[in-house]
Amino acid sequence: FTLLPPPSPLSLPLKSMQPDNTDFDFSPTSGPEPALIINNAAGVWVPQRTRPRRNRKSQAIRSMVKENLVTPANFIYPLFIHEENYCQDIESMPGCERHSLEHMLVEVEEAMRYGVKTFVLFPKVADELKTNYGVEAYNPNGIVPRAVSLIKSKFPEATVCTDVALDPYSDQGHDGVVEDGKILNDVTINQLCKQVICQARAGADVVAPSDMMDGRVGAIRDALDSEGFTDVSILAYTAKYASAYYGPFRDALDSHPGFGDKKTYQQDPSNGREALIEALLDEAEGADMLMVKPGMPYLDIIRRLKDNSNLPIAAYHVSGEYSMLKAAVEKGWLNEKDVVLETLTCFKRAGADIILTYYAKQAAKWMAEDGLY
Ligand SMILES: NCc1[nH]cc(CCC(=O)O)c1CC(=O)O
Ligand SMILES: [Mg+2]
Repeated sequence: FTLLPPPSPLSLPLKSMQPDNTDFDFSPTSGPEPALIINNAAGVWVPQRTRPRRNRKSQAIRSMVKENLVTPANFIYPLFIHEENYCQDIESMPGCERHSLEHMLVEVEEAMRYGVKTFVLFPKVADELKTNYGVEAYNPNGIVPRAVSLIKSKFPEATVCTDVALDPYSDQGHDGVVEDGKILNDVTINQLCKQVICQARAGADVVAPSDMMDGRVGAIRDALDSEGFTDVSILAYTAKYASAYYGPFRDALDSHPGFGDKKTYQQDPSNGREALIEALLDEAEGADMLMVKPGMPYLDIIRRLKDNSNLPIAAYHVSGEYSMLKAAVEKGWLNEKDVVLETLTCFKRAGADIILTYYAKQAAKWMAEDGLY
C-alpha cells in the first residue's frame, strides 16, 4: 500500500501514538493484524484488513446481517383466568391480571391483532374445588375447557395450549397426587391423562405437561391417540427446574406448595446434563416440542437442547423474570422496551424457536410500532 504524504501534527493522547513511534506494536497479545500506527494527512490510521464495525455501520446493513429475528409468531402468550366476572390485578406481576372469561376474549383479540396467535391458559381455581387427586382438572364444565372452547369458537385460527398438571387443582399445592408426603408418579400420570382428554375434547390444539412426572409424555400421547386426538400436539416441559423464579406465578394462582418444595420432581438448577436425559426421553415418547424453564438463567440449557434435538425448542420466560424486569422499570432503572426486546432476542440466539412470555402482547405491539419485522 502507499502511504499518503507526511502527517500534519495531531495532538494524540497516547505516547505510543506519537509520530516518532510509528512502528511501535503496543498490542500486548500481538494479534494477526499489524498494529502499525500511521499518522498522516487522513489522521491516525491503524492498518488492518478486517474491521467488524463495517458490518454495523448503518441500520440497513445491521438489518441485513442480523442472525436472529424474533417475530410475534414465535410467541406464546400466557393468560391467567378465573371464574369472577371482573379482572383482578396480580400484585407481584404488575401489568398482568386474572381475566374473566369475557375479558380473556378481549385480550386474545388484541394480541391477535399484533400477530400473537398462540395462547396458554392458567386457571385460578377456588379452594373448595381443590383435592389431592385434582379431579377438577378433568371436569368438562371446568374453567379451562370452557375457556378453550370459547376461544376456539370465536377465533378458530388461534392456537390454544393448555397446561397439564394438577397444581392449580391440588389442595396440597403440588403437581401430583400426594401420599405420605410423597408425590406419586404413576398415579399422577393417570390423572394427567384424564385431564388431557378433557382439554382435547374442549378443542385444545396443544397440551403442555408441566408436571415433570417421568413417562407422562408417552402416556399422554397414547391416551390422545386412543381417543382419536392424533392431531393434538404435545409441548413438553422437558427441562423444568425447581426454581425460585416461579414465586409470582404461584401468587397468581394461589398455588404455593402446601408443604416442602418441588425438588423431587423438578430438576436441580445445578444440573445441565440431566436436561439431555429428559430431552431424549420426551423425544422418544412422542413430544412435538421441548421446553426449557425458566429462561434467562438457563440459556445454556436452551442451547444444549437445541444442539441435541431436531425438535423445536421453547423457552419459558417465567413470572419471576417478568417481575424482576417490571420492578427495575418501575424504579426507572431500565428502559422497558429496550430491555424486553433484547431479552427476547437473546432467547432466539440461544436456540429457542418459541418464546413463552408474559410480555408477548406488549412486545408484539412494540415490534409493530417500530416496523421491526
Ligand atoms: N405446573 C406448575 C407451573 N406451570 C407453570 C409454572 C410457573 C410459570 C411461571 O413462573 O411463570 C408453574 C409453577 C410451578 O411449577 O410451581
Ligand atoms: Mg421427564
